[in-house]
Amino acid sequence: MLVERRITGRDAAFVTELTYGTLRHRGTLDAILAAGSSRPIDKVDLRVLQALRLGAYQLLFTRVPDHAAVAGTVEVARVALTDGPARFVNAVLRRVAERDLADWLTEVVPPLGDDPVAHLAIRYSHPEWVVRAFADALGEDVARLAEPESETAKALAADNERPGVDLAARPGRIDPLELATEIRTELTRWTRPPAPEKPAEPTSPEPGPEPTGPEPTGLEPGLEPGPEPTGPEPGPELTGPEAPSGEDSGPAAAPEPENPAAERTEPAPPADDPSSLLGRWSPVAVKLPEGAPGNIPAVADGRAHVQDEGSQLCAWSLATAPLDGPDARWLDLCAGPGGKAGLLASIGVDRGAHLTAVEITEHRAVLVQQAVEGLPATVLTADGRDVGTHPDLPEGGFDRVLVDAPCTGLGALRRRPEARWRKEPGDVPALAKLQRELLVAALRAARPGGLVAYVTCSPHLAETRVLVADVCRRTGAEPVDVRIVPEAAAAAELNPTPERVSASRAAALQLWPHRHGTDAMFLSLLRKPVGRHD
Ligand SMILES: C[S@@+](CC[C@H](N)C(=O)[O-])C[C@H]1O[C@@H](n2cnc3c(N)ncnc32)[C@H](O)[C@@H]1O
Repeated sequence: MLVERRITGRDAAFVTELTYGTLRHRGTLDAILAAGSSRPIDKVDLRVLQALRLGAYQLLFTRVPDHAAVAGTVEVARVALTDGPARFVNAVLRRVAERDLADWLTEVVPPLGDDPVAHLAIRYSHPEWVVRAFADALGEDVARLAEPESETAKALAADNERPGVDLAARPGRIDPLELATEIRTELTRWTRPPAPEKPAEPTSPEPGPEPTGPEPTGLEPGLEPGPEPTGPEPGPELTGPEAPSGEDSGPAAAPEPENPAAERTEPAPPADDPSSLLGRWSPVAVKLPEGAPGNIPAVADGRAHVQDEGSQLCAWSLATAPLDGPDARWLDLCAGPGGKAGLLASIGVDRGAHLTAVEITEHRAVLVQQAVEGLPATVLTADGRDVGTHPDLPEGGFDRVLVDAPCTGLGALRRRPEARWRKEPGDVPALAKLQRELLVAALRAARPGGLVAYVTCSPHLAETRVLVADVCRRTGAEPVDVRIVPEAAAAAELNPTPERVSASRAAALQLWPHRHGTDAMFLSLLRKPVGRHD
């Protein structure tokens, strides 16, 4: 819409900040608006409610002056709606403006000890079922949640932080340090002397936003093709906004400033220190501290692509886990839009491996094709469950198989602020069924002794550990401790006991934004038993 409406520069930064911030904090805002409104807010017209949320967000989460936040929002309501709703918006926002956020939280958030789940849900703006799912995955019961400083609270808070942008330096095309040097050079080129005054302000008439978080850049960094469709005909409500050309393309909703230099007011980090940009977990990860990925030459010409470091680590782990016997036939059973396929195929070049990438949705298969351009890979538009019946998906035909299954995407909520309000607990059983079928198909596709990586961008136990344990029990697949991959072992090290040491839990890796700075990816490695059939 920014492109469509030709909103650029600081206005784009303001709109982006407002939109993403309001979506992230919607749960908290609604609780406050409910307390400040004379009418139940679920009876309020949705467009009026949206105006109220935008106004309340400015009042409580940014340093936009109160009078500007109220006047600007009332004006929007008057133009987009009519005088009546505008008067209502005015009355409610004036009430909201009477107190600051801390004050409102004291009123609307139930005491932690009384109802910890409701407390965390309102305080950190997540649906209660997501709070419970995180707590379950982190091994925290209600009693622990009722204590201050629970890990669940940290995980929820991390979802409200603006995520960074990670790039993957494609092996064989660019060395990570070379990419980091290129980024440093670009940042230096973009830098101009610091402006004397305050950070980004919109050119619109109302005084500028001064968000409490990091300075808005006009970019919502790190958007990846996150939460995934559920099935063969993924509906738009489940796919969510997509990056236009897969993970390679960088931020989807991110308006690229026409001139990035115009957005910068701070000096770039020292140009002689590229190694500080190297990732922590993935050997090919490089951080992009600011700016649009598309402006980095290596991204523009396909030597690197945008991909969360956790996502990179999962693909890396499958590609590098020790494997006896033949190792030239690799399979990605759920490849769209192609981030992991691009990385796997790049790693495969030097290893003499060929990747078959399967994607059920045609337009996503096109994205996969773009992601593996020039690499040893074949893209099939097919159902991954057709292993054994599809001529190019023979049973036992692959040495390494990735199932990056469609999931709730609860592990990528920081990148998709609206997703937490679209997902429902009712989505889980259908997804788990599909995930189970895909994992079983992956095991059929693997040759005896071959490796299968089961990956989700969700920490929900029903989509992760419970599901994998169930499939192992039914098929005889053997869990392989992910710590056989040194980089995965380093990440697992950060997970506290008992998660790290207990036999049943040690095999898999659960990443977390608050622990690892990555999306909450889950990785399990399985070995197809020799001499057994599914
Ligand atoms: C989590 S995404 C994969 C992300 C991808 N691996 C990456 O790194 O870019 C899951 C993908 O599986 C696809 N999918 C869903 N059901 C499928 C099926 N039965 N067979 C193959 N692909 C399927 C979805 O369309 C979606 O693109």
